[in-house]
Amino acid sequence: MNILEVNEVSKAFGKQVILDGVNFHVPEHSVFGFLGQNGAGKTTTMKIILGLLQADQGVVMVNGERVTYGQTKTNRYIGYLPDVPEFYGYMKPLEYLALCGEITGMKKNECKLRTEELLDLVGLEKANKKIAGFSRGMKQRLGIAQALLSEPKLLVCDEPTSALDPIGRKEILDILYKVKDKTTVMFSTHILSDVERICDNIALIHQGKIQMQGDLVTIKTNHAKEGIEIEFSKIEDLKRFQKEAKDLANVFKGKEDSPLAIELKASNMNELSKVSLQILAQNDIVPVKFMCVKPTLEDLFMEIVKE
Ligand SMILES: Nc1ncnc2c1ncn2[C@@H]1O[C@H](COP(=O)(O)OP(=O)(O)OP(=O)(O)O)[C@@H](O)[C@H]1O
Repeated sequence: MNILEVNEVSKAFGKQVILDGVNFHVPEHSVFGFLGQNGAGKTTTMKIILGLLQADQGVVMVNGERVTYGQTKTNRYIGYLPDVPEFYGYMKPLEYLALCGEITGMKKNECKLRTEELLDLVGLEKANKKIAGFSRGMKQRLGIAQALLSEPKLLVCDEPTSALDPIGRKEILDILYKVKDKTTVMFSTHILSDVERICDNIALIHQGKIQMQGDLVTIKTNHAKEGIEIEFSKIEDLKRFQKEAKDLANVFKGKEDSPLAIELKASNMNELSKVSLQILAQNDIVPVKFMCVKPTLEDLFMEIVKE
């Protein structure tokens, strides 16, 4: 079942069309990566899902119920972590979560148990100090705990890792991956390696439309071309190979970080490898490296956004 369905949603601010018939769905108990460049419309989409912004057109369903702008009924299924979560800095995490529980009408005992369990989950069980002194990563982790307090069916996180260093990012990604047994996670990002690390499913928004969506493995298999990286020992070898192989591959680029290496891409990998090896042998070229390269999400993303 899909916990979230976004159907033909459009939104313009004045004359600027941000979402133009956006369609995607999020299967239950998955980690869903919502990808797009800065300004692509990720936050706008999330606000529409939360009923905080009115779409010009389209329908959003959360757990089978239609989202209505200005009403919070469907938000009982959602926990939300905004891009910059705000807290009362003078409180300690336990106090803060207890307050959140009280506001949402949780019973004291239930709230205490749940709070302790969640602080443990996000690794803040020993952080018995005021939130004002927390690092950004700790604040994000507390934000996740807060969003999970009411045991939502869907956890929506807006760029949860963007402002963090690699360690902070890994901690957040580990938590998001861990909670998918109990909830479904949707997070927006433009950091593709984060998506490759934990997402089962993705949607990529670009120029107001979803340009690709589905499960990550299938997307990579269907869309991206594999390739070969060859590194030469001298520039003459590289030039001779390039001359001989110019009709062989349909993408053929130098590598920025190593000037004696090139990457070849073609849809038929077997043919590409065979002919490349033949050219090397016939020209007496012994490469330093000959390696098959698997497509990354970044390759795919770049192919789509450069169009
Ligand atoms: N209330 C608003 N009024 C006018 N324009 C807006 C409003 N909210 C967002 N926009 C514009 O809509 C576009 C999409 O913004 P949005 O915040 O949804 O992008 P995003 O994908 O979340 O980007 P980022 O990664 O930078 O957060 C941007 O050009 C932004 O300036």
